[in-house]
Amino acid sequence: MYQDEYKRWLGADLIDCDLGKELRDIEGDDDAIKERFAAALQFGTAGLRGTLGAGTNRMNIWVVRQATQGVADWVKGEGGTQTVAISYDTRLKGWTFAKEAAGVLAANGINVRIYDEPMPVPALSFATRFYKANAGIMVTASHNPAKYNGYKAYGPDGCQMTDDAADVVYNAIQKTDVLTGAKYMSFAEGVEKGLIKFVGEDCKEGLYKNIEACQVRPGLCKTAGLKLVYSPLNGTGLVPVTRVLRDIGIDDVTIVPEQEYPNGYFTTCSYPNPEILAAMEKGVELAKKTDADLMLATDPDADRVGIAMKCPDGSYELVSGNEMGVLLLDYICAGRQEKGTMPKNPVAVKSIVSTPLADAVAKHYGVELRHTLTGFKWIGDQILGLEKKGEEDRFIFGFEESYGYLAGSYVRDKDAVVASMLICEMAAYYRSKGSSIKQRLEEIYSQYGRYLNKVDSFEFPGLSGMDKMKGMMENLRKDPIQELAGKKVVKVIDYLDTAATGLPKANVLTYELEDGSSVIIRPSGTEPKIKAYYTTKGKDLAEAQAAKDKMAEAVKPYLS
Ligand SMILES: O=P([O-])(O)O[C@H]1O[C@H](COP(=O)(O)O)[C@@H](O)[C@H](O)[C@H]1O
Ligand SMILES: [Mg+2]
Repeated sequence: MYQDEYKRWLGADLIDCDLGKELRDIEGDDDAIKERFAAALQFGTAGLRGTLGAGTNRMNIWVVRQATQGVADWVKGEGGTQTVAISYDTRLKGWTFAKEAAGVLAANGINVRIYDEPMPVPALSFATRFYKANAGIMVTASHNPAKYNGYKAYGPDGCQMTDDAADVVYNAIQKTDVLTGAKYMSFAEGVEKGLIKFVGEDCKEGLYKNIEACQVRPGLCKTAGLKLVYSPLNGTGLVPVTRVLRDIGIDDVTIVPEQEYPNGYFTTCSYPNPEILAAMEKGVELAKKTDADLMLATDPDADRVGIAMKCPDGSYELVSGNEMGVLLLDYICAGRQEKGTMPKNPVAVKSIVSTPLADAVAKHYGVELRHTLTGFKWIGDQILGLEKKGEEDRFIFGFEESYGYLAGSYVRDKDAVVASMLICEMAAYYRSKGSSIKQRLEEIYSQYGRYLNKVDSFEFPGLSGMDKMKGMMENLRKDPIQELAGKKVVKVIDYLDTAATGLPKANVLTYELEDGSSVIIRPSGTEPKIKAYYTTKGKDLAEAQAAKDKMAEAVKPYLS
């Protein structure tokens, strides 16, 4: 079968000359052909994501056209404005794929609003809502290495499609032949016919206005004298982040020069993920040199932000996504209570794999903290639930451990622009009080307990890797773990059991141990990895770390 499909592609006019060459180069190499043609890319945690290349299991113009025909078929049944918003980041083929998607939509008679420059996830979510579009498309593979690209699909609320809508689109995609099934019109023809239009200044400015309205203590940064280093990691953060920081009065921003402008090869940060130390290194170096208070880095589609903070002893320390989630939740709650801007019955949302320390903090401030599956779309979906009742203002904050945050309802995906703004405001606030982010974090730990959250991931590339990970999850279910590192497992939660969890089905297992620690195991939906999320507690960091290390040792054999 996969050989037949390979031959069909080999004989087709693939337009993109890289694809034809790749196919000719792998002639006779069964493994290479199988990897590319034995499967089709699946809609995972965040839409389609795969390596660039030829085949149904790769990201290329044909898979993008096919996916977009699926979106178009869905949109045509929806009525409304018959519009789709499109954005793209700075990755290789980003603009090419975005133009291809626009061409397919236009050929289907659907209106397109596309950005005239690479813009981040929150900008796409905002444009989808602004133009009352039926759907949105963001061409990105987020923080993955340069060889990847991807396709995030959004519904009319500006939230990535959750399972039901994604299934309908996915079925439509499968009905479309990848090489011949999509209608197509050139981008130029679409523009000429008035079907393809660029996103207007009113929409771009609207996003900034909404983000800046999320300041907890407006005006505070103007006098704070905060010194920053910022890296967009060669992605889309540069324009919006520097614009918003300037608007709120932060002038002293040094940009990491090698990572300032768009470069899809990510030459100085091969894995442009602020979760990874290597991606932060250049920024930290520069922060030390310039004696900055804070170093921030956003990922290529600017929906994740990581920071390094200056500690009282002058060293720089990275802050994890869980820690930042808790710090921001604490800052927003305390600040809004003080300012009298806290809504009635406030709601915050986090994913099940994010730290339970947030539960303690939310309780302290009387905030309802909801738990969702992994994937920011589930947090966006909670806001939609509130919006349907006219209560979206109750939403004050959402976060997940993978460096994703949102503090308003103007978009429905994580927003590293608003998060960067609030992190700076928070740093300015603590500085004005003679304190620091580091000191506040220590206060939080001494008030609620020394939690430690760590994620280990194990990579299993290719189709064989997928099978391996599937087998591991099956074994864990067949033969449940009874104890880990000498601690009894007191509760297992299987997220396939929707009745037990009250959440949609997901391939996730949680183990709670007798000492209150826990580990959650799940395959990633965006990368060929299986992930283990640990939560331990101790009287200090060393004790919590030792407990984590022991547990991780015990878990390892199940994930290899
Ligand atoms: O990659 P991004 O920044 O778009 O982020 C996406 O992937 C992350 C990791 O997911 P997984 O553990 O399944 O790989 C999710 O936490 C996030 O909600 C999702 O939007
Ligand atoms: Mg991202």
